[in-house]
Amino acid sequence: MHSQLKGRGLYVITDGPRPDLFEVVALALAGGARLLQYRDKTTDQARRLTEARAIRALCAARKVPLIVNDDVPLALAAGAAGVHLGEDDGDIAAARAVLGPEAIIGVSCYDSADRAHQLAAAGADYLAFGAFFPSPTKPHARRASFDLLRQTAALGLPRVAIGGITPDNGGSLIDAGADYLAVVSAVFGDPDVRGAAARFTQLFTTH
Ligand SMILES: Cc1ncc(COP(=O)(O)OP(=O)(O)O)c(N)n1
Ligand SMILES: Cc1ncsc1CCOP(=O)(O)O
Ligand SMILES: [Mg+2]
Repeated sequence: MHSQLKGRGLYVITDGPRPDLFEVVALALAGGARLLQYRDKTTDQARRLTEARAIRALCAARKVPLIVNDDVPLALAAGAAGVHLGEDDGDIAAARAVLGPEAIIGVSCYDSADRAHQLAAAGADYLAFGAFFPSPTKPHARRASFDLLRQTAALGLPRVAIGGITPDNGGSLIDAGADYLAVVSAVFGDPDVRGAAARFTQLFTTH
């Protein structure tokens, strides 16, 4: 188990370019987020690097690992703790060769226990499953069943649930075995970002 992934908690994922990005990231961290992913699907590399570096500093002040979505060179250049890789984002060995043995490499397993087994054997540091509920951010995301969390417990890696998670439905995923709840819209789409993050954080004390 990666030393920075031994806990449980809220994993917030940014929602693309926005003028108040740094403010909302700071509020999500103040609300107790335990992992933060910089996810920006644009191609403006200069802005992406500037933002990822600034967010890394915000995360460092709270001792929260920064994960960069999709982009291994950006993770390296920004000094991030790691990278998140989906099925189109390259393989774990290539990312590990660039980022080193201490990097957190998280992977999407979607709705597949087989993929989880394969990627655990290939050296993933966490396994993400979902979408568990209809996702406003990714409406066409594949759907996963709660059973998948129960089936993958024996792999011994942190399991992340994603997709349409809210403070109302998140507890059921924790009960099914999720270590982290990965959330975009229910935190960054809420007018009270800090309060929303705090409600998710509270779930981990009651479940
Ligand atoms: C924690 C977490 N889980 C899943 C994803 C989705 O990754 P991917 O399938 O590569 O899709 P994009 O996010 O790149 O659109 C994620 N980013 N984070
Ligand atoms: C990146 C991603 N992959 C599956 S669902 C999703 C988006 C999750 O966003 P939201 O929390 O708004 O449903
Ligand atoms: Mg991806």
